[in-house]
Amino acid sequence: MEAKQLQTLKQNNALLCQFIVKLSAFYEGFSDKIDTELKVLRGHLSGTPNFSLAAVSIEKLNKLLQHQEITLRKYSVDTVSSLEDAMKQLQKIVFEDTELKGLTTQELIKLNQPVDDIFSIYKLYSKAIALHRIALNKEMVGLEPSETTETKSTNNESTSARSIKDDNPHYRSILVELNHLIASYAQKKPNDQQLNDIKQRLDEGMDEDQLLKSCVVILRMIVQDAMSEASLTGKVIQSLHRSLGEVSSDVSNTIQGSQAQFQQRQAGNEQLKRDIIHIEEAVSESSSLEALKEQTQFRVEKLVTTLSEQQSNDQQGQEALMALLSSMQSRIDTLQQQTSVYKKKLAEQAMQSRTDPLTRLPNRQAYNERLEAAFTKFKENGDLLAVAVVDIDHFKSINDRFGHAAGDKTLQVVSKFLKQSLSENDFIARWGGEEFVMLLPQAQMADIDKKLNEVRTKLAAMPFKFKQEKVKITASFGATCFNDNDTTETVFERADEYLYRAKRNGRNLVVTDLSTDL
Ligand SMILES: Nc1nc2c(ncn2[C@@H]2O[C@H](COP(=O)(O)OP(=O)(O)OP(=O)(O)O)[C@@H](O)[C@H]2O)c(=O)[nH]1
Repeated sequence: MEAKQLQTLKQNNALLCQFIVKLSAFYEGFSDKIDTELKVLRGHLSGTPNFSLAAVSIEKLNKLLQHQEITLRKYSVDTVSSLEDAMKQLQKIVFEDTELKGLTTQELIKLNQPVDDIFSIYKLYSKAIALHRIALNKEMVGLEPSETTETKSTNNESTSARSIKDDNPHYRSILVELNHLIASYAQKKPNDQQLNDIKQRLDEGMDEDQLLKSCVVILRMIVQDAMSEASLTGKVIQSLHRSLGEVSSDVSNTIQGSQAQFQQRQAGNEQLKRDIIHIEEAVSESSSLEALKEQTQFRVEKLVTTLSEQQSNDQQGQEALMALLSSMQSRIDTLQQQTSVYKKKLAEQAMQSRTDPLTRLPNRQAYNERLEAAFTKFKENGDLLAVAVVDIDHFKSINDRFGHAAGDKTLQVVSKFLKQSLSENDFIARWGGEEFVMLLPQAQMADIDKKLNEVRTKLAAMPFKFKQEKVKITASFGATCFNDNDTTETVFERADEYLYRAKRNGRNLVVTDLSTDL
């Protein structure tokens, strides 16, 4: 070998050794065993290389790297699969955020493709973390208090109250009940400071202790109210009793006065009769004209006296009667005023007991009464009658994302919209929660189907905005007509079954007797 060739070979050897040393330094950190062996190899190749020892070390490294590759492949598969799970979960959480949902879908597609190397896993990892961070920030923004055009939701629930709320279903149902009670009392007592304080704190988010204290306050209020209601009823009844007693004594005085007057009049009449008989006797018995004149003059004077006494008695009696009648009239007027105030109060109470306090729609009791009346008509005359049930889709997520106050506001807006969408003969009530029930008389199912679909589309297009975020609210509908064999229960069950078909088939749907494909 020529010296020049030898020189080139040495240079290439040195270059290769340097490269192997650098490469081994780069891969340092994969595993302790490989690190140690790499160090040994670097030792053999640095300075004056010892190729025989380096060959032994390379052989050992080959085995170690083979094993490492298997571990690494398994690690990659596990990592990709856990990233996939995380992405799927994120997708569920952000299902209403089109932008984020799109990004998570793209990421899922990438995760399903074969992974080239370990560095592409890092990329997938960092993308997944970035998406989670965006979702978390949005959630945090959602927790900050802010005003919206649709609602003035002041929900700045504390994280602790929120987590209790999320974890504990009892907390949720107590919260809903408390909200209902407060809504009904707020109508009665709009300026009650204690009530307004609780309402505000409810909107802001309460922990369990505060919630229980608030329940106690509201219960006390209910008891006080019921007691004062009972005492008012007692007072009204006492006063009615008193007035009736007075009227009754007036009436018996009038009767007694009339009887006395009647007796007096009878006595006066008897006297008059006697006076006339005396005049007749005087006429037949008088011997002279002079005696007759004297006798008749005396009797006529007596007659005049009796008549004028009777006249004055009559007048006195009549005046007494008038006085009694006018006192009775005023007592009856007072009585009428008292009963009409009480009647109004009873009517208000009856109305309230049939009205849902939050939405001001008729409640379930009112629906049942209306249904009974409509069902009787249907049985008697065979009038067309249909029942529809409506349920807001994914309503829980409104509460979860924007707070209970936003959920309440949604219920109020949707209720108002549904009521306005129906004709005068139709009837809508809040069945409970986010569910409504409609009675639709005198309409064919084809028309009902069309009408409900119009309502559904209009609702989906309504602009809801919570905390600067546009939210689409949709509802699912189930509607059915009464058949000859139906009872009120079987019709409701069928409508409810249609509603659940609408839910199962993707929500924002109307399912009726005509929906044979669903
Ligand atoms: N804000 C508020 N929430 C209520 C009221 N009544 C019931 N809710 C809540 O409504 C939610 C109903 O949730 P789900 O029955 O799971 O139904 P959803 O989320 O609408 O889902 P789908 O019906 O399956 O589309 C629950 O979280 C209740 O707490 C209320 O008066 N006000």
